[in-house]
Amino acid sequence: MSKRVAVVGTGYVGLTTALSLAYIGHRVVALDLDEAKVRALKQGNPPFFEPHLPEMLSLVRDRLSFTTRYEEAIPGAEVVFIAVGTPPSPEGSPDLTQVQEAARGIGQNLGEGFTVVVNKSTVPVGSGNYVEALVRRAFQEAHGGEVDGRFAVASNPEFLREGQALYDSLYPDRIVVGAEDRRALEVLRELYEPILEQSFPAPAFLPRPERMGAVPFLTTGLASAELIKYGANAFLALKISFINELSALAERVGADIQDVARGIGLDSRIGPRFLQAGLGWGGSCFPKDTLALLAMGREYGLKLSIVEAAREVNRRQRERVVEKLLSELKVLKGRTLALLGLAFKPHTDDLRESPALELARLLLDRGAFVRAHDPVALPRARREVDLPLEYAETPEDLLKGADAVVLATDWPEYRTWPWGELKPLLRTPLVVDARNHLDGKALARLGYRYLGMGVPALAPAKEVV
Ligand SMILES: NC(=O)C1=CN([C@@H]2O[C@H](COP(=O)(O)OP(=O)(O)OC[C@H]3O[C@@H](n4cnc5c(N)ncnc54)[C@H](O)[C@@H]3O)[C@@H](O)[C@H]2O)C=CC1
Ligand SMILES: O=C(O)[C@H]1O[C@H](OP(=O)(O)OP(=O)(O)OC[C@H]2O[C@@H](n3ccc(=O)[nH]c3=O)[C@H](O)[C@@H]2O)[C@H](O)[C@@H](O)[C@@H]1O
Repeated sequence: MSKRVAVVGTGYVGLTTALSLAYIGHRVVALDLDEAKVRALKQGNPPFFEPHLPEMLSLVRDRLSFTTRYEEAIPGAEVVFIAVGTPPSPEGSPDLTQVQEAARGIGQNLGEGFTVVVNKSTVPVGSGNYVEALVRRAFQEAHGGEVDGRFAVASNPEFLREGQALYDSLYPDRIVVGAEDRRALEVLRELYEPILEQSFPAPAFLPRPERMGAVPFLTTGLASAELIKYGANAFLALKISFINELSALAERVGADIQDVARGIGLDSRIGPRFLQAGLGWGGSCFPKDTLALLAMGREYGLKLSIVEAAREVNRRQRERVVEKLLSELKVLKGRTLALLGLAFKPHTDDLRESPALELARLLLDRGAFVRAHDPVALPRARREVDLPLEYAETPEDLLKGADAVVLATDWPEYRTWPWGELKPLLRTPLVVDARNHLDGKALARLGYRYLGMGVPALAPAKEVV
């Protein structure tokens, strides 16, 4: 049954949610205070790079509209999603200013019918209650009367990955909804029904994964849903940190961490995913959410040691790359280093807390010149990054005269660069592959010295097999 939905915030999460819900048949109004963003979206232009957004925008044109005004989006909506940003504050807990503003805008404009206000932003435990109070107060200030029974708050954490946002939204592993109000749970179950049952026709550009069954719908109390989000992100982050810590040992003992990860991951209790050793994790969520979890622990007098350790190992990964370069080149001052990738992961132009940028900063601090390439993030880097980087649009411009190549983001296209033809451009044919992404043996056969993370270093040699 088609519902009227409003989504507050049109960033990665808000826009993806709005598009997916419109795609499965709901009528959606997406609201953002950023006028330029809304103007672009109205013309079918997404404000950031994410696969398939333009196609999806044009598919759902009839069911999705955009506005900058709460009074246009909220009164008619049965379900209102809050999907605004929750950036870290200096003390580590998320800054909830955007959530407060959204809750106020919603409260002031609540419609006549029953509205479910859904927290999709990642917010600390207790935020559901907080949003409830803010909506209630805003309603009373604006209208005077009692608001009881007019709305209920639910928590519906989002698990999408950037670079695969629409895919994850249409084909999720699970949908989690926390609420204390039974009606709210029922409304959200109905809203998500086509996704839970996978009863919608898959878009041609995003085929349904093979063996996709019904999607589990987990209903919990508010606090549990809020903690599930932080628990999931922290667990994924510490899984990566664990393999990264082991990769340092693998290097010392002469093991290959890729084989080790494969051997560990084949245990179905562990699983193979998120065991890719490398430069460590970044992005707008793992760093922020692990920090928030630590802050939450502190608030309740608990030290979350594993989460702390995961962050420390992650920080060390960037330094390990600098140490590798130092041990090969001896001096970094004045060297030109060619950095492959700037985004925090492939298939996105998101630069927030990018490991590539953190590495670049360490190298610049050592007096190196850093010249960077990224298949999609260069325009955004030119606007947003305030580091003295040089930017290169082509492989040739990137590598000319460089003392080493450092791969920081595992974009698939880097594997297919003509490394043989490019080699003469380099001053030193040295590759430090901080994501274990390139074919090291092929590079060594081409005459490169190859270093990865937790894998044996390869000398240039024709006979490498
Ligand atoms: N980016 C991701 O992959 C994921 C993010 N999350 C969480 O979802 C939330 C949103 O994240 P992103 O989409 O990345 O954020 P974002 O920063 O890309 O987007 C937030 C949007 O909200 C708008 N906004 C701010 N205040 C507003 C207001 N009062 N009214 C209307 N619009 C307003 C901003 O203009 C911006 O367009 C965060 O809590 C984040 O932790 C959760 C899962 C995945
Ligand atoms: O809360 C969020 O925002 C999201 O955070 C992550 O998604 P995302 O940050 O988009 O990207 P991931 O694919 O998880 O990668 C995060 C970082 O870990 C790194 N990574 C990932 C996997 C791996 O094996 N090794 C590794 O170093 C990536 O390069 C990247 O820097 C989670 O995977 C999502 O489920 C969650 O919704």
